[in-house]
Amino acid sequence: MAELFNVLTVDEARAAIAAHLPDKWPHEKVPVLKSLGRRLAAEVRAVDDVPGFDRSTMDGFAVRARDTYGATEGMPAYVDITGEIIIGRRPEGEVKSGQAYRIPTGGMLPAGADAVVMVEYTEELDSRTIGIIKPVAPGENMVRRGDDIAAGEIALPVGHQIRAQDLGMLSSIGVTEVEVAVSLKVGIVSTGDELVNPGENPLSGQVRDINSHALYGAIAACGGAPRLYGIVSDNYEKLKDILRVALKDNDMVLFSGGSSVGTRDVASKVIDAAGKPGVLFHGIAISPGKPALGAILGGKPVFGLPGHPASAMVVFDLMVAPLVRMGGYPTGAKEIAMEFPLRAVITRNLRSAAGREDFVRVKLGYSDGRFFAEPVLGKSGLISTMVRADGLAHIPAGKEGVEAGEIVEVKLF
Ligand SMILES: Nc1nc2c(c(=O)[nH]1)N[C@H]1C(S)=C(S)[C@@H](COP(=O)(O)OP(=O)(O)OC[C@H]3O[C@@H](n4cnc5c(N)ncnc54)[C@H](O)[C@@H]3O)O[C@H]1N2
Ligand code: MOO
Repeated sequence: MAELFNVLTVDEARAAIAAHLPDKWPHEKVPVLKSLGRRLAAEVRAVDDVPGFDRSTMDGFAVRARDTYGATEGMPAYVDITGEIIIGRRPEGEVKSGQAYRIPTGGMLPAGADAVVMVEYTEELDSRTIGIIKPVAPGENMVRRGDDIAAGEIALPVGHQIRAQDLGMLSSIGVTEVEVAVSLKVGIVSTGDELVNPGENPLSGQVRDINSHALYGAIAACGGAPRLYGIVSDNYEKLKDILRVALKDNDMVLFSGGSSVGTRDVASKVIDAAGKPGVLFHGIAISPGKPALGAILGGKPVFGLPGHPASAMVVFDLMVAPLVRMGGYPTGAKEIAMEFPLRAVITRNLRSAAGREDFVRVKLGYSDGRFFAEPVLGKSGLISTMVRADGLAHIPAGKEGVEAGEIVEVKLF
């Protein structure tokens, strides 16, 4: 039997591709309201302090904290009301010892004051004097200038995916446009003489093309721009032509099918002959998805995904999704930990070959404060196994399986 060559671990396969990725993917400037979900192509720094002044967080009285020390209900600290802060305006004058300014939530602290006493902890003797019945420490019930973010600080780092709260931060520092990565264009080619389009009725021996649409959805779900190149028969010249067109139009190309070792599996030969450095690996020590191949042609990643639909989607998840979503593979400890964020109890014994990582399709349940991962049985040729599953449980290469009751890490779909 022909052997797959150069079988790598997932990490090695990622490193092989990563070594050739561009430093910077295409990027563009967009108004902030169009940036939700996009990745920053450049860091954003604050140019001013936010807030730009010491600001009260409560309705009450701006005071010198020291004047309130020792105040109790039985023995209040008495201070004179010598001013009133109007919200949105710069205060006049100064709070001196024994004095207080009336201040609303959000008002600017007057000079001299270093804390705010909440109105609830004061008693008004007359319109000019209050008794404070609880002491405050300096800085209490207020935020200081630059507490939210100080001038020169990084507000959002490069590569960050913009969320709702980030739009708020950008507003606070006066940023109305940001530089974001352009959605990566990904071409999809399904290979196989047995495939027909979803709208057609398959004859005996034929099947409808599942992977084109499943991969289209997977790319779009990662923020990419998918483009279908249809079904191409297992023919060297035809595959070569479509690869040339798809490479020209896109930042990345996915082939599905024809990645294994059968006599008609010409995809790897076509890809390897199409440019330098060509195929970087053919075979990953995983299940499902072992026959996957990865290449770089003219600086662009090209992947040959296995034809079995669940295998194609698992390899997509491991090798392609991080590129489309974040332009590269997880590197920081937090990013890596977040790839398989959920810990769940596996409900069955599963066997796995030593030296191979398994990604088991699982359905999640929840009871008694714990998640349970129920393996979805069925071969990787069955798309229904992916539909029934909520995610992939990881069995690391060092283990020869897991026993029911063990904790597994799960990547959610
Ligand atoms: N003797 C061996 N045979 C196989 C091996 C092996 O190691 N030795 N590996 C198996 C594994 S694992 C997988 S996965 C598949 C990978 O096959 P290919 O990537 O070469 O893909 P095909 O042979 O073209 O197709 C496999 C299977 O999937 C169906 N298919 C293909 N494309 C689509 C599509 N777009 N939509 C729906 N179904 C598709 C195809 O009809 C085949 O049934 O190889 C194993 N064989
Ligand atoms: O590993 Mo294949 O990729 O089982 O179906």
